[in-house]
Amino acid sequence: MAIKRIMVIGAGQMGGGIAQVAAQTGFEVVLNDIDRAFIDKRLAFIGGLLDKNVAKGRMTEEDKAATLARLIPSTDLKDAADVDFVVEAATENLAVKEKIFRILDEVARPDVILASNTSSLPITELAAVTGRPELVIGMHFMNPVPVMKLVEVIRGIATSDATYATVKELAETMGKVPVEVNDYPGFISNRVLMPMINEAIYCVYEGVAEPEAIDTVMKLGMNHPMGPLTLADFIGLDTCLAIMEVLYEGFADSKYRPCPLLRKMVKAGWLGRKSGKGFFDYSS
Ligand SMILES: CC(=O)CC(=O)SCCNC(=O)CCNC(=O)[C@H](O)C(C)(C)COP(=O)(O)OP(=O)(O)OC[C@H]1O[C@@H](n2cnc3c(N)ncnc32)[C@H](O)[C@@H]1OP(=O)(O)O
Ligand SMILES: NC(=O)C1=CN([C@@H]2O[C@H](COP(=O)(O)OP(=O)(O)OC[C@H]3O[C@@H](n4cnc5c(N)ncnc54)[C@H](O)[C@@H]3O)[C@@H](O)[C@H]2O)C=CC1
Repeated sequence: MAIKRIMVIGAGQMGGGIAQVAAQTGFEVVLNDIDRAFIDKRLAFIGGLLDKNVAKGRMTEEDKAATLARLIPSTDLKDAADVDFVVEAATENLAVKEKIFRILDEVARPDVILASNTSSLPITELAAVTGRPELVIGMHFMNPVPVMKLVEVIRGIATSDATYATVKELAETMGKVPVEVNDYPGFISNRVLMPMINEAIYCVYEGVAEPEAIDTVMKLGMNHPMGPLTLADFIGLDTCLAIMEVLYEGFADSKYRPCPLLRKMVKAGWLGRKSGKGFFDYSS
């Protein structure tokens, strides 16, 4: 079955990026969130990025208008009845995602693949709440989606070869490079990245150095494009904590314990760039 119409669930930074890239590569995109205001805000942000592409001569005004016209807002998961593929990018919370997958399983056509952009939650568990586990898979884009080439394609225990092949091809059509990964906590990307970020937070917690100094060491010393604390703010501290919890519980190993400072900041609502405050200040 040819994929023409894709539903993206969650119009946050990741869902917005996935929707933008899918629309730019010719797919019709139903962009779903719980509140129309979140979708409108994201569409305005996407419009701004496309304006920049036009100004830089990478895209014509016509292409921009056609891309925006392919983005269809939705606040009802029942709109999944009318799509060929779903990728869920809602908040990193197993209960939230399980609820969405149960509804999607009832509403979407029985042949439709249900993918999740989860950073770390078990694909196998999401698949198990549906009656189509062979059609459930991880499609993990990196942030910011329009810039980053990688997509981790995560096979749950029951994911079929045909589902894997379809998602690999879809990622390539969207201009990305897919990498095949089996379903274990944090997959590859966040199993390797997040303990480094957590360790940088421990360096702040233990007074080893100021956040600026820690980031400077990693940027100038290791050529990372962003220091780990700037990157944590960029990802979202709530998402970083959720990923550390999955690693900690999933491996039952104390080496993955989330730093208490990370917990404290999330409890305070200091979520990084998206809330205006994290390790650095973004209020101005
Ligand atoms: C948590 C997970 O599950 C997995 C993850 O995603 S982990 C996070 C992975 N991502 C990273 O590690 C990102 C590391 N940082 C970087 O690569 C770079 O700092 C960056 C690409 C984000 C910004 O690059 P920069 O050179 O410092 O800044 P800047 O020149 O402003 O931006 C470069 C380009 O990125 C684009 N960009 C930056 N932020 C963007 C955003 N939020 N959305 C879309 N595009 C964005 C800019 O528009 C710019 O595009 P053009 O070249 O077309 O103008
Ligand atoms: N932030 C990052 O760098 C990355 C995040 N991810 C994953 O992508 C997913 C989304 O993350 P972000 O976009 O960063 O979060 P975000 O906080 O920017 O956006 C999440 C969006 O999901 C919406 N949402 C929550 N419950 C919903 C529901 N029941 N139905 C529809 N929409 C719902 C929220 O209203 C919000 O707009 C998470 O699973 C996260 O782990 C994956 C790669 C990178």
